[in-house]
Amino acid sequence: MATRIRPSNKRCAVIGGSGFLGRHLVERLVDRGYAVAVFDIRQTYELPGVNFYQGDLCDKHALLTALKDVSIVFHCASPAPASDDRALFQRVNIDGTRTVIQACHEAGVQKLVLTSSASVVFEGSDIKNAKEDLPYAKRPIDYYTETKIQQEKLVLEACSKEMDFFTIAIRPHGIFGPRDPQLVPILVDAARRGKMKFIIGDGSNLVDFTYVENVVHGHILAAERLKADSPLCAQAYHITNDEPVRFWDFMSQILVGLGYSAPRYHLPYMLVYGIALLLWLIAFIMRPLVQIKPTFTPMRVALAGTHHYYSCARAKQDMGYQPVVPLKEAIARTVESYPHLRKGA
Ligand SMILES: NC(=O)C1=CN([C@@H]2O[C@H](COP(=O)(O)OP(=O)(O)OC[C@H]3O[C@@H](n4cnc5c(N)ncnc54)[C@H](O)[C@@H]3O)[C@@H](O)[C@H]2O)C=CC1
Ligand SMILES: CC(C)=CCC[C@@H](C)[C@H]1CC[C@H]2C3=C(CC[C@]12C)[C@@]1(C)CCC(=O)C[C@@H]1CC3
Repeated sequence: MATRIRPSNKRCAVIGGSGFLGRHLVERLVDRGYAVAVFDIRQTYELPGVNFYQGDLCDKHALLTALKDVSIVFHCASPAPASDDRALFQRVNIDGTRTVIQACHEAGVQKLVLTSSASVVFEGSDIKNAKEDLPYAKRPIDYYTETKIQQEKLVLEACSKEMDFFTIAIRPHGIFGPRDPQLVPILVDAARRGKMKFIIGDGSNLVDFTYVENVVHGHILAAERLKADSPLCAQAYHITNDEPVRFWDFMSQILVGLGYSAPRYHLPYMLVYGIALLLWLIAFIMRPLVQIKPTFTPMRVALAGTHHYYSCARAKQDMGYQPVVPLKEAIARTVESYPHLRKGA
């Protein structure tokens, strides 16, 4: 019988490695001595020790070129959550993830680490210190969440001892840090347009914001501890900063750090949610004629006005996870990294 030659376990691929999280992950993997292949539809940087493969993850042949001799695949590609292109989410997050799994099998990959999201259980109402056994959202709040649920199921169901193929899903929440194109830029844009004067609700809602290096640490621990018969196989893990913070305190700290005023005036949650719903409806009806992108979407209002924080006890127990950068330090580093977004810059 021919012996199957296993790829070196220091060779990995990061699908979505040109993105915010992906690039931080790639940098850390290189520091730890991994040879890294980045697979992405775009190339945003160059780094010694990293090979770039530009392509769509729905294209198995393109993927197979990048997965040659790779033993670990990190899958952190996704369309932007704010998109409302249902077909794109279906194609990339569901059909594309099936293609990734198929390519892993054909290339002899041993481990697949999926970046899922804690939002897979979020339906727009309060979530307090939830464990991973909370059921998936029955009425997902948008196409992004709907397809992240299907994606996570596909990856966890693909775990197979017989095939020597092990899978795990990491569920981060509210990732922030240097180079994030979403959180800080959206916040500053809202502040510059005078829209950050108001607090939605009483301002006491607790939320997890997770520093990108902690999310990276969770991914690498997962990959290194995942093996046959380990409790990690086919499981999902919340990875957070383990320091839930008031949503509006967090926003205020970022804003004040960048020289803007903190929001002060309170608006009732149901009123703002109702307005957001109405705006969304108008935008939907007008879509054939004009593209309107409201700042206040129902999803954003729900995220800004409810509790949503998660227990990471399972990750601590099964993989020895502890956040490596505390929240205060993480906020300081983030603020420092956006000099061009400071007031007056
Ligand atoms: N940013 C956050 O707060 C959170 C993010 N996540 C998940 O983390 C992952 C990474 O998110 P970010 O780094 O924030 O997003 P990002 O948008 O910065 O990175 C995603 C990358 O995927 C690539 N990509 C998209 N479609 C592709 C395709 N068809 N083929 C190949 N590459 C493709 C993009 O070009 C991009 O570089 C995503 O899976 C997201 O769902 C989960 C929870 C929170
Ligand atoms: C914890 C978690 C999942 C965070 C996600 C981050 C974004 C969804 C937020 C980043 C900036 C936020 C923001 C708002 C909602 C949530 C964000 C988009 C508002 C639109 C909420 C209503 C306002 O008053 C303006 C805010 C601008 C910033």
